[in-house]
Amino acid sequence: MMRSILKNASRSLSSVPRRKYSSVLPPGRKVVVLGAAGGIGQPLSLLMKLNPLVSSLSLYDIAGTPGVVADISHVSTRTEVVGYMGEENLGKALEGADLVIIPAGVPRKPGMTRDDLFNINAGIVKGLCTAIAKYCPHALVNVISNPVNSTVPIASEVFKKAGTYDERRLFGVTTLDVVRAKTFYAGKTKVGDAGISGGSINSYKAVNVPVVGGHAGITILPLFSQATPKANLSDEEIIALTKRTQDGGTEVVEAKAGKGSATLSMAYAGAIFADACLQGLNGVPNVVKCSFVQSNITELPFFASKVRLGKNGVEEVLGLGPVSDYEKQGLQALIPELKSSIEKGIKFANQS
Ligand SMILES: NC(=O)C1=CN([C@@H]2O[C@H](COP(=O)(O)OP(=O)(O)OC[C@H]3O[C@@H](n4cnc5c(N)ncnc54)[C@H](O)[C@@H]3O)[C@@H](O)[C@H]2O)C=CC1
Ligand SMILES: O=C([O-])CC(=O)C(=O)O
Repeated sequence: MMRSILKNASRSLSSVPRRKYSSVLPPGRKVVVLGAAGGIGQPLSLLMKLNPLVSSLSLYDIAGTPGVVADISHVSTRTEVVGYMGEENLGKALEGADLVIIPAGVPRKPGMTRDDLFNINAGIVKGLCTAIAKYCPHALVNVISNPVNSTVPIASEVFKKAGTYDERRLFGVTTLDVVRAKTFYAGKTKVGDAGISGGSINSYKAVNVPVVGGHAGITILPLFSQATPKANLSDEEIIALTKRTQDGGTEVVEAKAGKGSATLSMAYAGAIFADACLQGLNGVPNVVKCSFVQSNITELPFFASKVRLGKNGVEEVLGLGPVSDYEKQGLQALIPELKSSIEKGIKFANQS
């Protein structure tokens, strides 16, 4: 019932004669957003509606989906939008998915760490991944829900138990760390387009800063020594930029003063990463993004680093490259915390 009501909201769009365009457009992809009515879910869903690689957008939440679908479905792009609400409709939301994005879960309030979200979000991610294993076991999965350092290992264990795990298809979304590092670096150094006011949706396209490790506090390690275009920064400036990147989430949480965490910049970052995954699926060569994935470039089973994306997800996990002494220290310091967050996730998935 809910499905048909929501489907009506987008019927005018679904009648777009897609066959007419099929010879010029890349293959249509089904993207599912789980937690679509939330602070991240809404703007992220809008951005996916604008993505020409997405032909079908399936929006799922435990509450509030109809309004979001009615609203987004009026945006004049070819993407068909269908909404689903309630656990009993989760399977229908997921069937046939090429890419599932998970921003479902509670956000931080001031004074909390991302790990403080574990008790609630671990169970949410576990439940959603159990459904993914059942209804779309071959989809790429982008995990946004925090603590990413634990929720990605949880997802991997759920998929292993279900017999569907393919390490190439599971990603922790760390793109916001890269977006922040780029913004802060470009702002400080005036490299790239930074000196130009305003700008296009990707003004800092020419600027790149790899961010490795994980997605919480000191586990977020921006490699400013590899930043391009090169700029001369003092040690103190690099330390300050590193700290600001690591504390970027907290900066937003504090500014929102109890009303949640980053949603708009996260939607932007999530849309960039999802687009890269879709480009990879479509066979676009040399799509490289940082992501928290299964990895053997350090002693840890999961680690964020540059990853080459392809038709099956991760095609290659790229090494760290040359790092400065300061970054080496950062790497050593982050290993114990990241290790324990990964182990916590694995233990939770196997216990409960
Ligand atoms: N990876 C990253 O860089 C970032 C991650 N986050 C994380 O993203 C998550 C979501 O943040 P917000 O959107 O601000 O929170 P929010 O509370 O505004 O939205 C969360 C949505 O998830 C839904 N939800 C809860 N349980 C669900 C379930 N079982 N199935 C489907 N939907 C469910 C809620 O109904 C709500 O609409 C948080 O855990 C936050 O910490 C936030 C920013 C950056
Ligand atoms: O800080 C938070 O809780 C949300 C988050 O992960 C980020 O903004 O990087």
